[in-house]
Amino acid sequence: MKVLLKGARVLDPSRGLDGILDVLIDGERITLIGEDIKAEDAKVIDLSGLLVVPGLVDMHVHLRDPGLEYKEDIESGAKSAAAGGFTAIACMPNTVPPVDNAAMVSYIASKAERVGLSRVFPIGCISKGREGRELAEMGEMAMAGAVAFSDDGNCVSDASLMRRALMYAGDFGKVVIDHCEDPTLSAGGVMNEGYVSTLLGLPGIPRSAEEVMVARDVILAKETGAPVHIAHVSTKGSVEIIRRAKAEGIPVTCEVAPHHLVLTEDAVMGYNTNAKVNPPLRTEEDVEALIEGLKDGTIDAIVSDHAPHSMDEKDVEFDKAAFGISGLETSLGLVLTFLVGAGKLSLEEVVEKMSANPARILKIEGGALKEGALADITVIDLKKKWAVESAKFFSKGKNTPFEGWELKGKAVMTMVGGRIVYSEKQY
Ligand SMILES: NC(=O)N[C@@H](CC(=O)O)C(=O)O
Repeated sequence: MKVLLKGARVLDPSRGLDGILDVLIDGERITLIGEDIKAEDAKVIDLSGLLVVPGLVDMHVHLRDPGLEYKEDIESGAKSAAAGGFTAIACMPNTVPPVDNAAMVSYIASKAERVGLSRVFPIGCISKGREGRELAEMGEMAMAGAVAFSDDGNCVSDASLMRRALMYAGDFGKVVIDHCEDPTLSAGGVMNEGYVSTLLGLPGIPRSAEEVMVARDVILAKETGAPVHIAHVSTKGSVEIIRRAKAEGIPVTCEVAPHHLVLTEDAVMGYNTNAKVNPPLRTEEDVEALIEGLKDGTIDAIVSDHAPHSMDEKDVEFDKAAFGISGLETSLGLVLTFLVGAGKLSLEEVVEKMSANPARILKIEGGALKEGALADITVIDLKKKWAVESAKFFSKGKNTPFEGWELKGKAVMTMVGGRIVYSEKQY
């Protein structure tokens, strides 16, 4: 089956490609990109006025399956990803039970394949049971298809365990993703420690809780030579540590979530539990440093940290509410509106950080539009104005602090291996 995408602006910053071009797809791969391609036997899809980019990759998503399917399952999560413009996502192992063995990695991969929407790449636990005591069977999980290792939701507090995790994972060619949070510093905290936490009388999480662990991980990556990826960076200090480490040639990469780029701790005012997230929303100074970090290449990737929860877990007192934001369906729109639209990042930078860079960090195929590449493609309408309506999310998680926000720019079609897995129009 051949498909010809006609007349879109085709942008692939990884190859310096940008122009009104046609893309010919045969089966699951791109066979030709060029001007005015003719293919009599192809189904033609007119995409004039739209933007075609390499399929977006979200390397930090919580799918809650197995065990917490009332929050999300692989099917609802993959639908949400496709609707958000993501052709591939990597899912965190903090399920019940946690994904700490090969059988569970296979379960996720095979269920996702059956669902057949966005590609789902499982991330395995660093430690057995995510308990931070004993290393999980990383080799077996890697063989079963785990693309990375993380105890996300928990930090690996034991430095010696983290050091061994880096060495083992490095031997298997996999990256360790660390949720940096020193539990002795964050204990009991429910939001950023600062003016607003004082005003609201809520226990705070200081920036040092994150930065101490970022510094430790950088030191361990330097010593072992094994790559470490810092999850959801939220503070100016973390950006500075990672910037210095990169300048020294230490193999560290990192990511940031849209909510840390467009919101501050002020969003918590009124005890808004939809703005309760880990790491917590910080201050304007941090937001500026994060954007600067994206601009100068310190921050490699933008991820949603999609953390769906049920309304029951949010509709409670602030200190009892679950941490997390349902982010897959707002991620791209927020970035296009508040970073590209506001002139803070270029479209090219965004596409790199939401496609080629995460694909490279996870060593998965993707992130490029070229002959022979997988036909994983995101079609974006940069002019489309829309309002966030959580009731319409494909995700079961309606927990968003962006309800009613007016955004400009949206994925209108998502194609995985040449198949349309989401489209706002019938073709
Ligand atoms: N990011 C969040 O606020 N929540 C995450 C886990 C975590 O990183 O705390 C979740 O799984 O809900």
